[in-house]
Amino acid sequence: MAASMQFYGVKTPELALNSKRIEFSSKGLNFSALVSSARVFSRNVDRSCKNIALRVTCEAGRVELLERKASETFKLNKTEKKLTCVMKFGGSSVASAERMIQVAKLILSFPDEKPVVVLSAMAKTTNKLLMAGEKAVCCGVTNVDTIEELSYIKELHIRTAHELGVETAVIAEHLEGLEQLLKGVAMMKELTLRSRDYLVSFGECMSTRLFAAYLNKIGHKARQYDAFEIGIITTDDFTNADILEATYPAVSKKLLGDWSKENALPVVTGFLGKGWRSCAVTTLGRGGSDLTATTIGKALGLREIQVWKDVDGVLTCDPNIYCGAQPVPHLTFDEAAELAYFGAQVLHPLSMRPAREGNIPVRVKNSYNPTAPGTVITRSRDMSKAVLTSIVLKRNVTMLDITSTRMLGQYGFLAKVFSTFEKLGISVDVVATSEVSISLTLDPSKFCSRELIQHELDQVVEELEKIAVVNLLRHRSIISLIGNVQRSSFILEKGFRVLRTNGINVQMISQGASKVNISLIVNDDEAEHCVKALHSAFFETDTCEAVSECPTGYIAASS
Ligand SMILES: Nc1ncnc2c1ncn2[C@@H]1O[C@H](COP(=O)(O)OP(=O)(O)O)[C@@H](O)[C@H]1O
Ligand SMILES: N[C@@H](CC(=O)OP(=O)(O)O)C(=O)O
Repeated sequence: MAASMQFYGVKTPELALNSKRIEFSSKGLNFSALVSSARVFSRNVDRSCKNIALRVTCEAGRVELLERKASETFKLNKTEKKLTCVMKFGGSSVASAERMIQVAKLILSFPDEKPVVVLSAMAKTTNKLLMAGEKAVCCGVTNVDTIEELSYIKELHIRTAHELGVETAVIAEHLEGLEQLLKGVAMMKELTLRSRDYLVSFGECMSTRLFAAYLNKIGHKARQYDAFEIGIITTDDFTNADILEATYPAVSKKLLGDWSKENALPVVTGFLGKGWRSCAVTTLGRGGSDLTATTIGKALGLREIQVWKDVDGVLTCDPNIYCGAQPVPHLTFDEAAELAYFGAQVLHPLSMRPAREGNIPVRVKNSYNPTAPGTVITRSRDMSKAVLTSIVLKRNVTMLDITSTRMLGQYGFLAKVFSTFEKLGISVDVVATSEVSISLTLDPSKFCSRELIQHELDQVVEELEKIAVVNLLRHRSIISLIGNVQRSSFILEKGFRVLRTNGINVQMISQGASKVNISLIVNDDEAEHCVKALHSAFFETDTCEAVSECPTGYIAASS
């Protein structure tokens, strides 16, 4: 094992190293840290002493500080506390002044927590901004101030400022800037993806300014941050940007640095970043504030990431499809990632990645019902009794049946098919293959507008038809059964029995390598009914009782 340590503001300390634990002392402080996991990892371990910033880099992996003892010669500042967690509140949680006041109360009801607060735009604002942008393209410069959505946004934010008792000056520049931007769009008669991202950024920029001003007004020191100013660095894929590694040290340096100087609660815009080449504002895809929260959690090595929603956690299915959906108490990162990727709106598809990398638990809670236990997402959980965890529906999916025109036994067919998708930059969701045919579904999130969908599909079909017979099937749904795939035979047996009873024909099936997901493809118009029927079979009868485990691990249904 190799380890290196960098000390800022102190001379090289004494260092003792064994395979599990690093011990060292400096200026009368003794440190002891446990080394675990097997990845290159680097983080600030402690910044609590004024002149010491300590960074531990260890090739063997993660370092957790176990003990810190102050001697008579160096006293720690007892009033200074570390940032402890991220608390992210979505649009529904900060929909009005009243909701912002409730959220402030909620944050302050945890006096031991020093959270980084991440906020989305006030509910409906992002959609209204997008709609205002679309209208501006064709309404003419002189008509911009008549755009209904612009009036709604202005009125909502000014009213919220008044009701919170904060100066409207905190958002005045943004309201003015928003109108100017829409006039620019009207003049140019176009809304590029880049200007669309800039346009929607006004939502988060205003909600965070209002909220931080309110915290300060009630005597709790807070500081507003725009994500694109503090080092959230992304690719330049406007509307769907990806976070780059450089983000982690930059965000950590900025937020921890400021916190140690002024102890003001950081209130950060979710959803936004800064393109590394363009330096323009980018967005992380709809629902991207969850990803902001987990990114900050990882960057700062915080204890927990909380995402506060308007539901009692991750549920057994989308409550809009079936109101009997129940909260799931515990999920693994893999389960949550799969669930989010396959369409559960409750979490951003990529939001689990930083949490998993930093091994930081994510807690999904309800800001309207804070005492509900919510869902805890961690690296592992007890799967001994787990069968099905959640059912997820992804609608309006396009499916392709691709059959080779060559004879059986030809090699390289799969490679040719997938290189076509790579060339066209299209992502594939679910795949089932035989030697001469492939069925797959295309990820609709890659298709940004209606015209592009048709255009891209035409391109795919044209390319693939050079090597295969292609059958394009639209209006399909993916039903993902997330759970313990070790029990796949039981899940499939029960699932197919339900589908057969309901007269539903499954068109494709795939059991992912993730070991937590079985995907079934059905027609769009049958999908909701399928989800309800599966939900009642798996969650409203006692599934665990119906399963008995033989010593060999074989699962049999007793019903
Ligand atoms: N499996 C699920 N569990 C919980 N909520 C779900 C699920 N599938 C879809 N949803 C929807 O996700 C919503 C919460 O996600 P979202 O609106 O993005 O929250 P926020 O804006 O508060 O971050 C819920 O109101 C619910 O309608
Ligand atoms: N405001 C953005 C980002 C976001 O994360 O929102 P929410 O947390 O309300 O899903 C959106 O509507 O997509």
